[in-house]
Amino acid sequence: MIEIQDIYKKFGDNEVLKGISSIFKPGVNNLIIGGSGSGKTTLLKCIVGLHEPTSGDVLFNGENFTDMGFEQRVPIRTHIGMLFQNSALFDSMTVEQNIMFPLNLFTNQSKAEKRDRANFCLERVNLAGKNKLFPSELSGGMKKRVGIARAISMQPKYLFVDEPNSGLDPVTSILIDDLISELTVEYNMTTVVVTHDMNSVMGIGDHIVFLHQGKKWWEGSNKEIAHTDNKELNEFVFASRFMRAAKAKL
Ligand SMILES: Nc1ncnc2c1ncn2[C@@H]1O[C@H](COP(=O)(O)OP(=O)(O)OP(=O)(O)O)[C@@H](O)[C@H]1O
Repeated sequence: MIEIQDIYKKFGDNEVLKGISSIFKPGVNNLIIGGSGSGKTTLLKCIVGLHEPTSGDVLFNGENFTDMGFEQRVPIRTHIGMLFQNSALFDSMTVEQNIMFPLNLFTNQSKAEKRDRANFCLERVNLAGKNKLFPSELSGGMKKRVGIARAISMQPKYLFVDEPNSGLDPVTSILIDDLISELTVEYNMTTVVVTHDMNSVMGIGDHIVFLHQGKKWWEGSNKEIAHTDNKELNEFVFASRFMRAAKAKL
């Protein structure tokens, strides 16, 4: 479980996050949504420690991550899997080498153990046998799946994903959402996903935090979203004619 308490983040005079609190539970899909520039990625980076919040606390299973120094954070970091935009694969490494990268860095496993784990993760994302390919030989959806395989290679307790559907067709997007959702349940991970994708919101949004002007404007589930009278949330989620028509039928 991750608890964020009253997170503020300023860049110079620009106060991007203005007192955000929430609880992200394990085994469910936690989504952060909001318009462009509302602070979603900044919040995700504050949670994982890529940005330091100006004030406020982030607790990983009750441990105050924000108060910790670099060394103290290492044990928690080894339980974090991340999939950021563009999959961030190393172009000069094969698929297998990419997946083994965190294992080389953080474990003392033998080469055979690491290869077994890479094979297991590749099978889990339906890419068995693609070990020797390079990222340049993969489609966008395959790169995301390799990114997910790498993110789960260390059996993380926490998974952070920024825009998993960017650049993907609608069918592949749903496959990626389903994969994230299945793995979240299977490993009982605390998963936090930043997304603009309304299919994801409606499809897997067990717990949704909607940011607006740097504040938590609304929080609830995909079932509740259809019936909310929150004006800004409605304008955001039901911006398209298709989504408005779909809502009318609910
Ligand atoms: N490293 C940084 N230095 C200065 N300003 C930043 C930095 N990172 C983000 N910002 C500012 O913070 C604000 C929120 O950016 P952020 O990327 O968190 O928004 P977002 O909701 O993820 O947007 P998008 O949906 O477009 O990706 C923007 O005004 C941005 O310019």
